[in-house]
Amino acid sequence: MSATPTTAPAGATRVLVLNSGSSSVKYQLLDMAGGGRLASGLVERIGEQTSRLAHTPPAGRDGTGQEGGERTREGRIADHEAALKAVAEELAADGLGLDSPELAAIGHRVVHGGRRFTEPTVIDDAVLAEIERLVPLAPLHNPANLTGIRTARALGPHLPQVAVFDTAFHTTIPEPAARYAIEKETADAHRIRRYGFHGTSHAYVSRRTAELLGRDPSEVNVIVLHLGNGASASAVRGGVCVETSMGLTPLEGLVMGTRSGDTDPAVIFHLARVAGMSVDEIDTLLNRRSGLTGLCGDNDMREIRRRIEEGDEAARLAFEVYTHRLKKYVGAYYAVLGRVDAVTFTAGVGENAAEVRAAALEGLEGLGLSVDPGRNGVRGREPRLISPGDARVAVAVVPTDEELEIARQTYALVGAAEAA
Ligand SMILES: Nc1ncnc2c1ncn2[C@@H]1O[C@H](COP(=O)(O)OP(=O)(O)O)[C@@H](O)[C@H]1O
Ligand SMILES: CC(=O)OP(=O)(O)O
Ligand SMILES: [Mg+2]
Repeated sequence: MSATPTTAPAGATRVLVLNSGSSSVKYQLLDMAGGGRLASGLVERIGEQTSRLAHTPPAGRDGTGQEGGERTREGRIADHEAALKAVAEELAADGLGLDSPELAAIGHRVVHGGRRFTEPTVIDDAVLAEIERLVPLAPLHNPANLTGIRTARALGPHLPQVAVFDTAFHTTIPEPAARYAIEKETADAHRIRRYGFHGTSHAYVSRRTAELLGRDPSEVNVIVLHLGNGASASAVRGGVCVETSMGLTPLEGLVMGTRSGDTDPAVIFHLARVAGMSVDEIDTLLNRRSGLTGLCGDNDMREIRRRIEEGDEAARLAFEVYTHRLKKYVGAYYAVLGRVDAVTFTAGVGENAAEVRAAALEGLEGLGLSVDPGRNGVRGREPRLISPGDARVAVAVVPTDEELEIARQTYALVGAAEAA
């Protein structure tokens, strides 16, 4: 395993991207020489009885005669290794298997890169060991990323594997923003600082926002709100990240699907001393049984909106806690940036939940921020403005594409020189 290839096979122009989450794998196969997205899919609920793989084959290759129709597999997929093997089988069924001579590399989303990894990196045994060492800082994510990498190396030993880190875009955050006010020696000894996550998304979305405004990224200040299952905000000044809401781990900051986001750290001492909970129990409480789930029992914003329509008070409170926190971060990052050109919503909630966008910015007219109800109500996959035409600050919805960004970075690092 140690003789890891560092360049793509000659003439190969396709990149497979694996985005392994705690219980899901998203993937895309992209042709970097102009062929676009060839196949994509999602494996959800890994480890449960109700696992599901949904695979979108290339147009016209789905076996049903319909162009680009989805193929699904239902039933238990035990772990990430089994998930990746199933993905490889689906690709092989389309003639796009990992042995295909056109495949140049596999790009992996890796959530925690610590201080060491600030750039996309070809994975060898030493890199793998370092990602493993960072597991305590991203216990929900790095283990899944590692399984993805190990399985992909076993299935495609002739291919370069590249890690693209969620933390990389945030390494520019200035020291006063990255540092916690904790005794310096202790913090340094244990690498305690703000690292930030979802960086691939914040980088992609801030750049696309500048494009939407018809301006160069170096001239534009953007607040990006990445609201998926995990959620984070960032402040990007002229294309450079200067502040973000996630910290040492992806627990800090915004209210998320199952994570609390910001709390008083003394909550932890209190629960240990008064409720007799162990550190692991509190970890599980704050990471898996808090956030929207903890407040109302549901982590899906669609379900929460449906319950609010029915008059459900717990769902309403969960929604209000969520959007109040968002508003607080918009105000804080406005202050950090001094001048804001755009506030951009992205990821599952940000792209789809018009009510969240409206509530997060409600009452901020004094900051030049408002949402046009008609524009906000329009659905679509294209980047778009949702602020009124005469707004001082643009408000935008820009669908994220972490997989495309990872593919680009992977191909730039290991792709065939003549095709780059
Ligand atoms: N149509 C929709 N309306 C409101 N919320 C939605 C909609 N579609 C998806 N979501 C929200 O997006 C979340 C998933 O976002 P996503 O970015 O895919 O997350 P992740 O990548 O972290 O798994 C869901 O949990 C749900 O809350
Ligand atoms: C870092 C993080 O929170 O990722 P996700 O949103 O995929 O859980
Ligand atoms: Mg995500």
